[in-house]
Amino acid sequence: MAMGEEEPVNLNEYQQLARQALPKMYYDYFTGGSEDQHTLRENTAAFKRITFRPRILVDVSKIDMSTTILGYKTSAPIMIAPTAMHKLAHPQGEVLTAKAAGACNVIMGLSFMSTCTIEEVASSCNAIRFFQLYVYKRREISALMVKRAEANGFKAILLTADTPKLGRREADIKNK
Ligand SMILES: Cc1cc2nc3c(=O)[nH]c(=O)nc-3n(C[C@H](O)[C@H](O)[C@H](O)COP(=O)(O)O)c2cc1C
Repeated sequence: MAMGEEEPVNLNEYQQLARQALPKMYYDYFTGGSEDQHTLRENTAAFKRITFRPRILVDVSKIDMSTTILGYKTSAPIMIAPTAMHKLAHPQGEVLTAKAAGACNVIMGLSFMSTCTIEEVASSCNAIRFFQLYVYKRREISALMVKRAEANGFKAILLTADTPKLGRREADIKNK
């Protein structure tokens, strides 16, 4: 961020900064969905339909949002979803994402399509780490990756089951 610019205060403003900072091709990859992007819009709409009911006149001097996911402690019921190619956004890639997860005490989901290795991420952060895996026709590839993740202290496998075919991402097609 350039000197004199204001700190972003919400996700929309971070997205604006990303649009300014990234080459169009990478920005489109991170923000775009497939086909008519119906599901992408519905994801945002789904969050808008959730309304929090405020509890008033209760003791809020200590607020604890921590919980566990698969038995592992997290400071909030939020985790880093596995997403590919972080080095397109920052030279340190997933290593930096994992450090941020560690700093916030939330769980880091590492994509199979990571631009950092399992070993690099493991050796640079103390976040609880889960590893994302696709279903491979060659099961020995899956077995190898699971063993590698386990040997590097990853605690669970996030199995992605919805990718027998990749989405038709029209922005990526246009950007070649
Ligand atoms: C840019 C981008 C890259 C992604 N890469 C992966 C991936 O490599 N592996 C995977 O299993 N899911 C991947 N996903 C899917 C996310 O993990 C997640 O399931 C999806 O964003 C829906 O969750 P949300 O509604 O919380 O965003 C990716 C999503 C985005 C937006």
